[in-house]
Amino acid sequence: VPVSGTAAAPHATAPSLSALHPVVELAAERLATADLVAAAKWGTDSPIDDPAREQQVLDNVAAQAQQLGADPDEIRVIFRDQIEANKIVQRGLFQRWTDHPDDAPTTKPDLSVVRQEINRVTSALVEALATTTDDRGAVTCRPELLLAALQVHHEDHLDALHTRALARALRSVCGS
Ligand SMILES: O=C(O)C(=O)C[C@]1(C(=O)O)C=C[C@@H](O)C=C1
Repeated sequence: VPVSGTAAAPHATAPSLSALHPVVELAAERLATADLVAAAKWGTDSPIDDPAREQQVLDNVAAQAQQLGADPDEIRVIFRDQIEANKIVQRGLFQRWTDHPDDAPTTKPDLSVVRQEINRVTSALVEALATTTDDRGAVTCRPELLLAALQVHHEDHLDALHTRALARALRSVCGS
């Protein structure tokens, strides 16, 4: 039996991926931006909660969903979860950096640049959600989602904080 994966072809011997793998991968990618957002806000007056920006994100995803023929309300609900999950990571990091100041970031990314990255991942995630509408409505959605989450957890080496946030982010993917 070959040892699974090499640097050149990491997925050569990996099992086939769930249809929902791209959704989970992009949700994890969006959560990875929370580290940058937290670093941008740490030590500034910018609060973790920014209701105006949240409204903008939700309105944008609803409009994009409409264009793609997906249900805007369903996409909105899923993105409320993405935002909550993002805040779980930001709060967790603020707590960590308060408790262990040596772990606090020493460089401060520009929040507006980080938000451009968030917009890019957000848009890709809406597309992935729109193309998996049938999978997300199927009775197999929950086991497929769990499988994909286990794969992404493994591939991305997620820590406890990001794993907890990912579970929060995926809450409504199969409906509520
Ligand atoms: O853009 C920010 O300031 C973020 O913290 C990111 C984000 C999001 O997930 O899109 C999360 C929390 C804020 O309330 C607004 C938006």
